[in-house]
Amino acid sequence: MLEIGDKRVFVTGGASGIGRAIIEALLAKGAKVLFCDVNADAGKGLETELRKQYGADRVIFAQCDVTNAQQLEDVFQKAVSSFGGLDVCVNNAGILDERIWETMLAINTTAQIRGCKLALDHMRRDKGGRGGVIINVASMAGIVAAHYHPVYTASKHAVVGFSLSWATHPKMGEMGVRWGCLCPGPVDTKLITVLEEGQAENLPVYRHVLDTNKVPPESAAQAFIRLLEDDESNGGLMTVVAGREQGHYRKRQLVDADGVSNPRLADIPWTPT
Ligand SMILES: NC(=O)c1ccc[n+]([C@@H]2O[C@H](COP(=O)([O-])OP(=O)(O)OC[C@H]3O[C@@H](n4cnc5c(N)ncnc54)[C@H](O)[C@@H]3O)[C@@H](O)[C@H]2O)c1
Ligand SMILES: CC/C=C\C[C@H](O)/C=C/C=C\C=C\C=C\[C@@H](O)[C@@H](O)C/C=C\CCC(=O)O
Repeated sequence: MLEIGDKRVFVTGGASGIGRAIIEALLAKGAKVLFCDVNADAGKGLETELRKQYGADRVIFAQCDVTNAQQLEDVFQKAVSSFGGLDVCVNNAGILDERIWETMLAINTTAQIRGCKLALDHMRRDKGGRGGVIINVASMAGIVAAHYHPVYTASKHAVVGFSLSWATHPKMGEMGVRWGCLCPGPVDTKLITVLEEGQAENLPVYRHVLDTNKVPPESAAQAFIRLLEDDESNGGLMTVVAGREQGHYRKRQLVDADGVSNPRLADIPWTPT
């Protein structure tokens, strides 16, 4: 099991919702976290609150719009220089608004991939790094079809495909970098509130999904911790839905005889409780 206590973590979109819950769960386990967000007021406020509880040396906020490549690289490097390196990268920032679908792709897909590339370059052992873990906050919409938000679904499928492709790279053992995706169904956060307020034309179908399935962000965070701590998982897709708040692996890993190279990912079917 991976020991979180001494880990140095970078989280995007951490000022609210699932990102915030993940940061709090990481801090409670002893990690150091630099988080970024486009919302400076919320980020600064959270930094102040968390520093009182965990100490100024363990929590740093930096404002960043993840769609700005230079800003994202700058905050990533700030995390590296502040902590002397990074062990875990969590690409979490995301939105759900089909009306601004190009922006949604830029945040949910392009920026998450850019975050992965920065982390991989920093962590890979075959290029002088010390290894690490990259976890992308995708969605159930990265695994299943969801006709009520097709671009969001595409944005999340892309992240899942990218992550699994790297996880199954034949040289992943040499690189020493482990990959995972957190794939929640509906979670009770601002993302859903905004959806309800701003996209009324789609409400009947959303209403059904939201009313039947919502879980609290703390459940998503606990499932995230399970995925992070499970150092035998590479390419893990961890779902979180009502009735399975503790998380459920859709894929984990079958490891070949030599350990990590050429891993085959196994589908783990959903069995209703
Ligand atoms: N809430 C859900 O039902 C749900 C379900 C599955 C997956 N997700 C995913 O979880 C992630 C977090 O979403 P959430 O539900 O916590 O929503 P949220 O709105 O509470 O949090 C998202 C955070 O990302 C930040 N953000 C948005 N655009 C940004 C940008 N350009 N640069 C930097 N930060 C930016 C926001 O300011 C916010 O703090 C997203 O990737 C989302 O797709 C959410
Ligand atoms: C309406 C949009 C709300 C939230 C955004 C979220 O990112 C998108 C989620 C998209 C689809 C969610 C589907 C959820 C389905 C579950 O209620 C359930 O039907 C799935 C059952 C089992 C899956 C669990 C598993 O395979 O591990």
